[in-house]
Amino acid sequence: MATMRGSLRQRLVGLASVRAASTSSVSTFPKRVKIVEVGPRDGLQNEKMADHIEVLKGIQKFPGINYPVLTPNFKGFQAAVAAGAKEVSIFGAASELFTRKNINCSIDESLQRFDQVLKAAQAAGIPVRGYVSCVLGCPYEGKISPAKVAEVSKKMYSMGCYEISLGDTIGVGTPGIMKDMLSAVMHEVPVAALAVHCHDTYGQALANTLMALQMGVSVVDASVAGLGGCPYAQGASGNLATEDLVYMLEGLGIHTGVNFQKLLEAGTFICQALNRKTSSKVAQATCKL
Ligand SMILES: CC(C)(COP(=O)([O-])OP(=O)([O-])OC[C@H]1O[C@@H](n2cnc3c(N)ncnc32)[C@H](O)[C@@H]1OP(=O)([O-])[O-])[C@@H](O)C(=O)NCCC(=O)NCCSC(=O)C[C@@](C)(O)CC(=O)[O-]
Repeated sequence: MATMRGSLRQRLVGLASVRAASTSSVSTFPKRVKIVEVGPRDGLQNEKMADHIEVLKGIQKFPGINYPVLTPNFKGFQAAVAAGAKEVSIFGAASELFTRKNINCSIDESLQRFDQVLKAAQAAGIPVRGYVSCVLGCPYEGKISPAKVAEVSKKMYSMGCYEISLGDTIGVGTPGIMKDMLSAVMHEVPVAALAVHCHDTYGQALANTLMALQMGVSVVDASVAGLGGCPYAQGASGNLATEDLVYMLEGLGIHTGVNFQKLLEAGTFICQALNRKTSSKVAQATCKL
């Protein structure tokens, strides 16, 4: 990746702040948005990587940072806890065929497995986040009904997940579909417990996220440099780039607490390490300035 020039980057961030000042008074968006950085997990899961045990033992941990581990079943949960995980995530889907390909069981069976994980996690005081994949479309079933997404989300929330992250796994959704899906889910799960997780395959991730924010969602998953993709969803590209999300949020006057400069540096670092070009439009634009 080309070298980025600091002063120009600052101008770019400054530009977003100026826009923030002019739009905040008319905004109907949440005042604060929590960004869940999925780069180290979703972003790197297609890379040749060590299992979570080696990863958890190998990384330097900082206070106040969560390092959640995906656990598809009780065996995975036990292994994660033994390796020192303080938070785990279960991952279901609103599509039968995707569930079968991804975790080799039906939706009903997956929910039974998750229930076992939730019970053990509650007993151990470990918070559990729930992912629901294919909420706006499935690589195997095509359209997914909002009612199905609402049903699966409700079950996972009722089991005790503190938050449900709704994944457009293959990035096929558009804002209208996002609106219909969220309207259905918000009847069953409080909006404060919902997050969105958009992949950018069709270039709709930022637009879909904006729709979710307008509907009151205030937790958004994103991946630095737009890395990511699901190995069981052919053609799925990376996640919404964190740089693009932060730039948009700052422009809307929404507080994130993210240091934009350091975020750009993290994107540069990982792209160099992977020998990859960033998928973040903001990072690309900053490099050219
Ligand atoms: C769920 C399984 C394990 C079922 O796999 P399975 O083959 O049905 O498992 P099984 O219960 O029949 O057991 C087969 C063997 O696997 C072992 N096993 C069983 N469980 C585990 C475990 N947890 N860890 C390690 N080993 C395990 C088990 O002990 C046994 O070993 P053996 O006796 O033959 O030596 C498999 O299908 C699997 O690993 N799936 C995960 C796939 C995956 O990682 N997908 C990508 C995640 S990202 C995602 O889903 C989307 C998301 C979250 O990013 C959001 C979005 O974008 O939408």
